[in-house]
Amino acid sequence: MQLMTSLRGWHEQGWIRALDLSFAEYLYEKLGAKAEATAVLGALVSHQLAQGHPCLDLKQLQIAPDVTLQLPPEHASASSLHACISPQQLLSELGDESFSQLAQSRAVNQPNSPLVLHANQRLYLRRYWNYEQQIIADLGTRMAQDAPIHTRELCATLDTLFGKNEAISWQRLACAMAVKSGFTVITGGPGTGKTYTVVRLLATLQQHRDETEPLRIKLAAPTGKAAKRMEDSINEELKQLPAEYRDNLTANQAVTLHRLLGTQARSRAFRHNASNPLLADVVIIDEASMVDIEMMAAVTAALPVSAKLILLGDKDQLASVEAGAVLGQLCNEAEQGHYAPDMAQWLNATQGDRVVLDDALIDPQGASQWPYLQHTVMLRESRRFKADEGIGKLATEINRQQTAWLGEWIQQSEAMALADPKMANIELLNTQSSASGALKQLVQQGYAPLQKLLHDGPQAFNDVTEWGDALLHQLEQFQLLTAVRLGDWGMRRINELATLWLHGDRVTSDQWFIGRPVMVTHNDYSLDLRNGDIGLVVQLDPTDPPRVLFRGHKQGSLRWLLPSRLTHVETAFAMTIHKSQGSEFTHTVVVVPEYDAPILTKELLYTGITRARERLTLVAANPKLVLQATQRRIHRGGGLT
Ligand SMILES: Nc1ncnc2c1ncn2[C@@H]1O[C@H](COP(=O)(O)OP(=O)(O)OP(=O)(O)O)[C@@H](O)[C@H]1O
Repeated sequence: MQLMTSLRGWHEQGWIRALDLSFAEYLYEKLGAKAEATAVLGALVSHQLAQGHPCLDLKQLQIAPDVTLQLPPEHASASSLHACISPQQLLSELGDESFSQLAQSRAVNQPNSPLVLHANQRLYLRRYWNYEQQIIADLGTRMAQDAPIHTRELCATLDTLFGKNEAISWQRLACAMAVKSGFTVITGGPGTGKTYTVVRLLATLQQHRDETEPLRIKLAAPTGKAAKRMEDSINEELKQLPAEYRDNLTANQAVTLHRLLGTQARSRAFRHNASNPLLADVVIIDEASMVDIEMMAAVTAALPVSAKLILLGDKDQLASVEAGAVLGQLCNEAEQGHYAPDMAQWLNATQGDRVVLDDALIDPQGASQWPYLQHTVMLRESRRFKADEGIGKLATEINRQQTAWLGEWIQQSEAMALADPKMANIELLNTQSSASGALKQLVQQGYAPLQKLLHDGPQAFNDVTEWGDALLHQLEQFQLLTAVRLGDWGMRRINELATLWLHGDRVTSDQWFIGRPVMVTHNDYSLDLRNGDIGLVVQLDPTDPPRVLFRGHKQGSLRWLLPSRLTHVETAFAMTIHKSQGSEFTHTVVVVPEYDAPILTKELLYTGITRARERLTLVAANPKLVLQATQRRIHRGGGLT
């Protein structure tokens, strides 16, 4: 009982969830005292899910238990450190024999057993093992499809759509690859032309289609906001296509993945599944880095084998909050290409043999060791940010974990901006307190245009819709992002301060005051609101009650909901970087806390910084932490590759 007692101590101190402990109690009850170690390892598998890992890596657990389990948690108090045994102590109590006995347990690798042990190394909850197997099997089938292609004709179409460049065009390569394969990943940073490529890909597919009727295209993204952005940018890009290619491509609506698959009341299962597949020829998923393993398994199950699956996303961004860094795993090493020689030869042929893939990108072992990379193209040139200018430079250096230039910028960001106008769109605000005058001024200036629109009211516009549209547009112009939720530099505190600075002490940050931006924190199917949707509390006229303004699902439509109908929202002057994924803001302010924490990683900083469209302010009490965070990477477990 010693191990179970230790586990209960962890739960009492908030180190693990009630769910994790309950699972251990269940296993302990079923298996008996002799299998106590298995019960405890079961709880750790469950705990790992909450950290975003679909399995527990037993080798890593033995090498570095605290790093692997991310315990003690960020905010563990001194008393909880005293009350609990450390992960290292738990490991000693478990002993080596616990690991060797695991495979013999009734709870492991039996038909329908709750746990699955893979290669004596990765321990899964069966459900997550099944998800992973579903994805591996499905992608394997899709990757084996090889559409018959007339390379010369394809080349001619690509010449029209992408031009006859002498330089290598990764966009063109991505398009060629997706025409050939049943599964393609197009990864790239902000503004590298993922949408540009996908629209030309759709045109190419339509052009080379044997059937006469238009392609059935489904566009989807993990959040409502990302779906809206995808829809807008795809429809905008469609207008740029030569007329003869546009004819058969209808304007498309993008939906959330939940909507694509059809949620059902009180069920995890979707309406579309293997026995009721989606009617589609091509399914394109944007912001795929946010898709977790459960959702990816559901998508692959619901997609007919004949349909193409295309994932778009930035592999370097934070992975989904839920378990499983699917895109990150699939595109790991995409920089290096690893194209098998015959794949490289075919890709070259589609370029009219003008440019050849660099030898460094060709790998004789590519097909066997990097199967997913034979279906992946990384777009490398951003049209939005130059890699040596301002936001682009900062994002690139952090993403590559290079600290030399970063260290210099931290020391003298102002001087660098003065000396070189290309660096003027990034600034560092080094302030010792989150309640400082400098941050207050930044927030008041940033939100002044929104305050003015609210003050002017709908009477200053032609109609209420125009006003509502202007408000929601303005809400995207300035945004505070925090690395953490709690503490002086956390999302909660910054929201309290912003409320005080903008609305005085008449209101508190969780009240329904006019001008309060809110983020929906849970999917609400009855209201058709999704986790991550952003609204603004407004009042149409003094006789009308306050309403929360959201964008509607139809292009240009707005919704004006009564606050009482919204049950899960939080104030969104500041949001966490995690929650900001899939969004962009003209001026983004990234707030880094004054203490180090495992959550501060290069992926977090990169994701926060690349939310900025035109201007970025990095607020840091201790800028050296930015260097430390840059050197820390997220390692997500999983067995997809
Ligand atoms: N090859 C190209 N020639 C001309 N313009 C291009 C090309 N590629 C991209 N663009 C333009 O660059 C801009 C950014 O491209 P796009 O929106 O496709 O990038 P993205 O990777 O989808 O960006 P995001 O990070 O927002 O998802 C767009 O205005 C697009 O029209």
